[in-house]
Amino acid sequence: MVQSSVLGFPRIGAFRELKKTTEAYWSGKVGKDELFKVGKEIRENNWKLQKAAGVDVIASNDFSYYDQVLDLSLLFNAIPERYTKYELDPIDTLFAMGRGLQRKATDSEKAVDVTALEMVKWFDSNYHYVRPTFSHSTEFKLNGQKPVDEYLEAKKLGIETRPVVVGPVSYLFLGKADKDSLDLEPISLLEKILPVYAELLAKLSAAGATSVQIDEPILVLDLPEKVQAAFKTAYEYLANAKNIPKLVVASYFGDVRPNLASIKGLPVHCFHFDFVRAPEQFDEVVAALTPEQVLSVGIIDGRNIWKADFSEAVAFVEKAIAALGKERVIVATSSSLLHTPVDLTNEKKLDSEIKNWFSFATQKLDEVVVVAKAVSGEDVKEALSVNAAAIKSRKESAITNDAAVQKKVESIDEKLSSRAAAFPERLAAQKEKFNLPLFPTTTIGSFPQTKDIRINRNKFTKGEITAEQYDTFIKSEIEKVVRFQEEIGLDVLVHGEPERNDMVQYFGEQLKGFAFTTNGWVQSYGSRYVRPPVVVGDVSRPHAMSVKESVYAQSITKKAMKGMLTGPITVLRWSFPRNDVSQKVQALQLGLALRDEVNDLEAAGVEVIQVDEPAIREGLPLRSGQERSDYLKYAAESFRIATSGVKNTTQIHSHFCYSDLDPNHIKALDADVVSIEFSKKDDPNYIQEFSNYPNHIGLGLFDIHSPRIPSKEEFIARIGEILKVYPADKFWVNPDCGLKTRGWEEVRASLTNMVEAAKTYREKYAQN
Ligand code: MET
Ligand SMILES: [Zn+2]
Repeated sequence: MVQSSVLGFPRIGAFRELKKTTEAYWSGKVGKDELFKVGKEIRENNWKLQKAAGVDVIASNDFSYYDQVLDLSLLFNAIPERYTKYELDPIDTLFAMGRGLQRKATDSEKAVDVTALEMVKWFDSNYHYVRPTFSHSTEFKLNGQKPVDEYLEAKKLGIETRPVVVGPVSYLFLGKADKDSLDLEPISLLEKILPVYAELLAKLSAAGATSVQIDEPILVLDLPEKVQAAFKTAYEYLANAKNIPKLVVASYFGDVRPNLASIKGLPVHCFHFDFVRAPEQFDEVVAALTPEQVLSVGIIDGRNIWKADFSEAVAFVEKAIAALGKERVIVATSSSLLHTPVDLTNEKKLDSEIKNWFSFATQKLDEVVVVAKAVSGEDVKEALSVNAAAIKSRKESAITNDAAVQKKVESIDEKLSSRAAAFPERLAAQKEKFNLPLFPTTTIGSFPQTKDIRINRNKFTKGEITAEQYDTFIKSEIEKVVRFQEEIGLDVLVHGEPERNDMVQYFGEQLKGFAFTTNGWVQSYGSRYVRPPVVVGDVSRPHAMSVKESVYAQSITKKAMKGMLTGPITVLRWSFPRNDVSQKVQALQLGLALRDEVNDLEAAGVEVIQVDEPAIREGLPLRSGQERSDYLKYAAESFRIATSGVKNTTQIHSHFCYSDLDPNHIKALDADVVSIEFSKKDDPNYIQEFSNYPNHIGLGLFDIHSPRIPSKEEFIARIGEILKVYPADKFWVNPDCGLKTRGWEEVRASLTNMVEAAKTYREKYAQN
């Protein structure tokens, strides 16, 4: 019998139970007992669910109250001194590292004030992990035994599990040196950390675990030589350690071939690779296995919500069996199912035709099991034929196929993606038209999404107020925002985006080709979950999406008003994309749909238009090479398709955030003005890189994630710093990102100081 295996299951609960309890714990409404009780319930439910589905290899230690990488930092005692000094309970230390902690002193507790560790994207997913942060004083040791406890917890239920931990090479490589130890190279800590891994593995073995899944996802990245060499050191050490379980080294989200030489022949029992993402690596990885090694074939997609095509999956696994024999093959999910929503059966509003194409984490359990049974020769005819019908229905559906859109994509040519004139000529035309001062001030789009706004939106969705009433409300919000901006003297205004629930969902809901879930939550970080829309078919724009609000906003002011749209790559990246059509084609379709919107805005008199692309960096393929350059090309092309149909006098803006942006990646977008998140970037070399950027840039001047209000003097100092390397005549003044999560008080104070600082520089430069 070929075994089935699941690399990890979502830990948020089917109805976001973990979020509710964790946030209640943070606000002091429930205690640790309640938090731990809910955590335990979720873990037990997940194991029982998998057991009932017939999964053979079930993961434990895939649960986390915040982040699995952060759990390891706590477990291995990689805790910077600024957190240990408060002597908090382990769970509170964990949360303090994950999200910072500010607490006044009470009779029983000391005051605490500590910021969070850095949080970064987990490979190319929208999950964020907390970066391990090491210093010369880091002393690894086992600090608790979470993986052992959770293994035993499952065992008590009669469920045998395979504990999972991030492996030593990935754990170190994904970390960084702390401020006080900048010369420290994390990978140099390998020898120090290996004994602690060995100790943990021995404990797991003593508890009864026969095998352990060690994740080494960095195998899909471009790795420095030192890091490549670390695999041999690490796994030979662990294999020689006493009393350790069998090791299953797992990698996912890409192709491991460029690093294959570093893992070939390692003394481990099994390798897991992702054949959904990179089926082309099959022959080479099979050839690299030793005669005893087992291959875990990741064939059920852990990153998307589409039903697997059983006939294809079965054929693929059979190929592996033909090469290795049944005993050496495991059928598995491509990665942990953490990146998929929990259970499709909770979707009550989804169109039944579309619902029949989807598979969430719970459904994927059955998929792994069916494929394993099919290749073992068990009778699963019924399941295979039901699946074949669903796959066929999707392929042939009128929802997925729109001949007119497909034809439009085919006829895209150079002309459709270039502006009428080059930037210098446009700049001259726009100067004359808008007559903006030096250091023009603007914001990124959203203003505070107040409780009042959410209440009214809810009432409207529920039908408690009419469309007309809601419209009047939105107009009054827009007017408030416009008057405010005029009052404090901003130059290019925005309407504030009060009508938008979310910058992707709002457009997705109006475009043809999208579907929405009501409960399809996926963890993004900590207690923040997102509910990505799904691209189900060819995308087009049946009607204008943002024109009404922007036109109204422009009609009540003489100043320039920015129309505000979300760009093709961002809509695509923050949705579940189709897997039957390339992402390039989906991006181009979105570009075409947005082009209609941009042109309509211009025709209606909105002559500054911003198309946001904050996700452009995260979409970048993990490795350099052809795939990356292709991506950058179509990302730019789809943006230009959206924005190049306008007159030279119309000013196109774009915006980027949440990333270390490389200016070279955005040149080809040819936007007239871009604004980027920048307030935490201190490296003068990095600023310098932007001064070579040909068009105009607003380098974000304050952090919108923090309630802190920078003073006018701070703004002046920061602008002065940047002006040392960045030319004044290209300099726009703006915050890092939209202001929707902030309160009005802070927004008023921060923006006022920002505008005053810009005026100071204007006067200074006028005198010169
Ligand atoms: C994550 S980027 C956000 C851009 C959007 N226009 C806003 O201001 O909220
Ligand atoms: Zn932003």
